Amino acid sequence: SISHRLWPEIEKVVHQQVAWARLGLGDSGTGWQLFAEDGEMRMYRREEEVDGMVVDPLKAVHIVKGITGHEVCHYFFSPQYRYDWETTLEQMTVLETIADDTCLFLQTHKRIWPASQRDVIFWSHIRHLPNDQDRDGPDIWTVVNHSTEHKDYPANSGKCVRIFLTVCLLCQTRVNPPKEGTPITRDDISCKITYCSVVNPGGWAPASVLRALYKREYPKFLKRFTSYVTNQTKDKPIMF
Ligand SMILES: O=S(=O)(CCO)c1ccc(-c2ccc(C3CCCC3)c([C@@H]3C[C@@H]3c3ccccn3)c2)cc1
Repeated sequence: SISHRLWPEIEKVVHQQVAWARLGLGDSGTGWQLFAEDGEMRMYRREEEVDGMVVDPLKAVHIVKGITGHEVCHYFFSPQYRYDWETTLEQMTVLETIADDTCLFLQTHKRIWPASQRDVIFWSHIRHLPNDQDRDGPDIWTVVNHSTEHKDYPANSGKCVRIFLTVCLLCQTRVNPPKEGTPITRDDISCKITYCSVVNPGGWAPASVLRALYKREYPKFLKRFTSYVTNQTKDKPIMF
């Protein structure tokens, strides 16, 4: 709700992330390198380090048939499904339900050898940006996750290294209009998904280890998540 202390930051970060996600990858001069490809999914990263730590920005684009952007964002945002698709998750706590479209999460991720275990606190906000201005503009659904602090959970106070992240899942639904007068079915829809993330691993971890970890985990994560949404929605009415 707009009275919450985080609201100004949420507004700023959501608009910044939507603009960033909608930017193409530019020409090769922008340093984006394709590091994973699987069917319609393409994953790019830029090699960046801050204080000797790998903070490679990641941008993935995926086109999935038969689901909508609203459905993809619904299953990504809603806490009750997360253990079903987030395989590296060890513990998830909803610290605060700020509004029906905004939650505060504490997550601990499974320890991935040789890195030490990580935890993260982030606000998560789901937003529909309709294109009612110009009809042929994109109709966008998005979820933005952005790390924040919480007085009851100071960083690095337990066994976990606190990480920092900003994630934007941006979805645009495409409808191939069926024959005049026939209802739209899942065969007539597809969703273009752009997933952007910047993860600061907190404590130091070897660049080679982190890059190998990201190369393995991110493609698995996006394929598993989108397959999960396809399975969850296949026998349900379409959520536009
Ligand atoms: O999109 S989300 O908001 C979905 C909500 O869960 C999200 C995605 C990823 C992470 C994440 C947190 C920690 C770590 C590492 C860093 C050093 C040691 C553990 C990783 C590594 C990259 C690997 C990874 C990549 C993708 C998915 C899961 N694991 C990822 C957190 C949140």
